[in-house]
Amino acid sequence: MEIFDKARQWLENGRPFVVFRKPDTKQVTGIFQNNSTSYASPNLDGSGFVFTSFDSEKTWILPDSDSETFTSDYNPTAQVTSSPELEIDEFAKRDFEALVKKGVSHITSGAFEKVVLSRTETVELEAFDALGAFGKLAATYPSAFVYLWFHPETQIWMAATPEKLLKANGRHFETMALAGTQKFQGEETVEWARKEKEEQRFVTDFIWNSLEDVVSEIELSAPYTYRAGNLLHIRTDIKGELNDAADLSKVISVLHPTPAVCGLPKDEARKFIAENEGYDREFYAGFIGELNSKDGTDLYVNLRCMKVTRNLAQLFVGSGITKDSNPEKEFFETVNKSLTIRKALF
Ligand SMILES: C=C(O[C@H]1C=CC=C(C(=O)O)[C@@H]1O)C(=O)O
Repeated sequence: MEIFDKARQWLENGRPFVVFRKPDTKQVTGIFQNNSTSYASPNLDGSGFVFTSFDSEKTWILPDSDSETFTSDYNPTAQVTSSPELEIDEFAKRDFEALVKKGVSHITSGAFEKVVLSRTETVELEAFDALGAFGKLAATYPSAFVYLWFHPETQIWMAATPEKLLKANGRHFETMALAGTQKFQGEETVEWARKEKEEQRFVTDFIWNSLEDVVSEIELSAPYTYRAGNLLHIRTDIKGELNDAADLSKVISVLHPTPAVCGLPKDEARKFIAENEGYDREFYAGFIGELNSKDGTDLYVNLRCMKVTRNLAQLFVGSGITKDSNPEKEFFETVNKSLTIRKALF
């Protein structure tokens, strides 16, 4: 396919590009920057395809004015059939459980109500076929936003993310509150425990409250179970109309990072993450997608993702912590989340 040939060429030449497949569509899009310049859009006021870090310090953009876009029909078939063998890293388990315990004790002492804590897993790669991995993700997760991004400033990132940050066209907007996790075991009608329901309600309430000043209408669905590959989450769909004065970059900055990836209150949780996680999230739990482009804005939260540099893949996974969290259960939740993307490597 022409888009994939072009992507291979851009990878070889070290030029910025992205290839993506939107949820529940049978089309693939490639956006190829026609030079090697690194364009930043710190105020989110450009028009193009953006990639923003968790801390919002970095936004790289493939500007519409300097990029070419191609779209093709796409029906990937290279489904992942086998599950990779998992060896639990006991040191990683111990460290993550200690981090969760610390988070819970801060919640109990009233420092914040929820915090999302994360860790990375590193996989050594013998040979990496980025477009092959993209095809596997796209075939395996039809309802995810699947992308392959390359930029000399960031190297390769890819994901199959279930979470939309914001879609906006004119005044109309859509977003979602997605949180709470259990393993999919063949049945999508499941019971949710109080901990997961509360964890997700924090996200819905936060979105509702933070959009108050910028919307004229807002509508929420009832929370429902949503399948993302081998996992189930609780999801509430939120949509409405932005008010006339709403400024999109402001809407994005009040939403990001939501308590689905950071915590509540936002600043306290963010501070705890920065001081305790012990690594730089970079673009994990940041956002990616089209900004002010001809069909509007369509941004996704960068979850179930990995960064690939030479022969190493770094997988990023997190888990929402509340006062009722069990550290071992939260660790295994991150292990299950890592499988989403790990499967594309084998
Ligand atoms: C932080 C992640 O997932 C978020 C989205 C859905 C469910 C989540 C949870 O149950 O913890 C997280 O809030 C991740 O995948 O790394």
